[in-house]
Amino acid sequence: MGYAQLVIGPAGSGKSTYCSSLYQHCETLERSIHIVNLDPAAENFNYPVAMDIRELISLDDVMEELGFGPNGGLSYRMEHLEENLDEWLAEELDNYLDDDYLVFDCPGQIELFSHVAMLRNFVEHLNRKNFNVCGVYWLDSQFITDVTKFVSGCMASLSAMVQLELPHVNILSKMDLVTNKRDVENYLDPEPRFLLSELNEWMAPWFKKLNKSSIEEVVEYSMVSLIPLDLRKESSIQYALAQIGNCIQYGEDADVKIRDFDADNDDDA
Ligand SMILES: Nc1nc2c(ncn2[C@@H]2O[C@H](COP(=O)(O)OP(=O)(O)OP(=O)(O)O)[C@@H](O)[C@H]2O)c(=O)[nH]1
Ligand SMILES: [Mg+2]
Repeated sequence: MGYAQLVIGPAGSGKSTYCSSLYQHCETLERSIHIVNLDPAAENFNYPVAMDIRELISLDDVMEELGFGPNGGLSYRMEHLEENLDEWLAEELDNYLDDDYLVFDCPGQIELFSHVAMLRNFVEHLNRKNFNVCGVYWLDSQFITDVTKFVSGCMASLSAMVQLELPHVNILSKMDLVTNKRDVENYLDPEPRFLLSELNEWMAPWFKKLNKSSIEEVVEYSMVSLIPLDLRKESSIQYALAQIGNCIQYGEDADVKIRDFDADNDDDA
């Protein structure tokens, strides 16, 4: 049985930075982890790249030959990958042992996990190869500044979860940039009634019915549970890793239960 994280979420939310911090964290613990680059447009890596999607075809080629811009080129590239996916992945995965832990650093185009079948097929392939996979969805704390942004972030995450049908964890990234804890505290474990009343306050009165069903939807799928992550703190990385571990039955870290979020306390950085 192998283990895998599929690191997904909007562009710039901190996925690749997390991958390199996670790599360093595991290296310190002498724990084996392999980071895979699934972003054809990526150029610089702060982690050793175990597998690299750019081996198949580069984004430059697609843009040049077919006249796509960067975003269209990426979508085309991912669909093209689908055709070669089984062969490439099967070949690459042969290099890994049964209990290896892989982390897939995905591109930030939202279409990839909302309506392109590629990632879903990718996950099915990993499942067939006996990997337990967790979708790790990234939300940038800098954008979760009010209830409307919180709900829209949750909805995007929900759409990824429904599309991928994977155990799912939401990470609130860049906690080091949060100077006022109160700004995000309201959204870490929020009361549905609090969310609804905030939303009703923000929105015009005729949105009340929609607000209610949006919050119900978000709450029903447990989307409201965000894991705050401060990459400066080993304990924060460890906590996120343990939560993800619980989802994929990776037992080793299950005993780390204390959520480490205290913007004022950097002692254990
Ligand atoms: N302060 C701070 N900055 C961060 C953190 N994580 C990422 N950043 C910055 O945010 C920017 C985007 O980070 P990336 O890790 O490249 O984001 P990404 O999600 O991989 O982006 P795409 O690959 O474009 O989808 C970079 O300038 C990072 O330095 C964090 O935890 N704290
Ligand atoms: Mg990236």
